Amino acid sequence: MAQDLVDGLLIKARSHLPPPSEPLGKLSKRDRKGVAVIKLKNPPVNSLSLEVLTEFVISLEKLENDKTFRGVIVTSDCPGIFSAGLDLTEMCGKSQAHYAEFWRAVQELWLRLYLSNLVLIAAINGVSPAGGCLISLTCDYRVLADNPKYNIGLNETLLGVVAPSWFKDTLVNTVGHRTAERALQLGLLFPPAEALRVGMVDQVVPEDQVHSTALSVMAQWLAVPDHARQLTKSLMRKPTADRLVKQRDADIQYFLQFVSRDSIQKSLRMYLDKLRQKKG
Ligand SMILES: CCCC/C=C/CC(=O)SCCNC(=O)CCNC(=O)[C@H](O)C(C)(C)COP(=O)(O)OP(=O)(O)OC[C@H]1O[C@@H](n2cnc3c(N)ncnc32)[C@H](O)[C@@H]1OP(=O)(O)O
Repeated sequence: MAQDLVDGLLIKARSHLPPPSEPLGKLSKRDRKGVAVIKLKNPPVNSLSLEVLTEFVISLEKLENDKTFRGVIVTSDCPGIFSAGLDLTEMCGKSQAHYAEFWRAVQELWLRLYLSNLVLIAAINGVSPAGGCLISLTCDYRVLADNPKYNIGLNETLLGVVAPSWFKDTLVNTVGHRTAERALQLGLLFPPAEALRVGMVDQVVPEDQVHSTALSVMAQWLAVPDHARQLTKSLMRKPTADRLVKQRDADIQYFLQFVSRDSIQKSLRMYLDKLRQKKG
């Protein structure tokens, strides 16, 4: 039976056994062995708080160290929302020490995901702005549910903030320079067909097939010998990751200065207020 690696916390990682209702397609039991599922679970919108970021890193570390796992499907437990991105309340009205701790956790998660030896497949079953999009971009393959509400992209400029250079690098490495430049400047959130067209996701499938498709894709990636695939992944990604590793502290200092500016605090507060007022 499924084994909880993180018990009762915000993120559930478990050895994968799909529920009987899901079609297994061509997957044999052996294909499914060694595949974990990390389900983001921080209702209502799966915002990436310091706690979620920390739990995510711990879950990944456990999976990396447990040699029975070779692949992870990253998905959401919140209906219609993959992740609302970084928790804006962590970046508003807090102390410098808090900002520093938060940003280090964001960096740590990105580095862990981006350089993971595991095969990471994003099963994107909801809207995915900013940090939510970033998480999916760190994966090796993205499957997005075909729902016009499920926009995906790095929309930071629309909040009046700037996506850090390593967010930008991750996007450039996925969609190319020109598409990334336009998407970043305009803060574009792409609906599924557009996201597929520009290469932000690899596949768009009916909502009820996201998980089974992710499993089929996983089987294909796991058919490649680990050592060759892992070294190739490192070849492709390490230069990008190294740019952050070499200047992590400077990147934190830059974030502290940036986020502490009155103008940025004002922009973030206004954006949060807008979100809150939407309901009223
Ligand atoms: C300073 C440099 C840093 C640069 C890097 C930034 C990267 C980021 O990730 S910034 C975050 C960007 N995220 C967004 O722009 C998404 C904002 N959220 C939404 O667009 C919507 O909430 C949604 C489409 C994800 C979901 O819409 P839905 O109608 O279902 O829910 P809401 O009523 O809007 O939200 C419910 C609840 O959650 C609060 N909330 C939403 N997103 C965030 C967030 N990212 N951080 C913190 N809180 C968030 C929202 O205010 C509502 O709160 P209340 O229930 O208290 O009103």
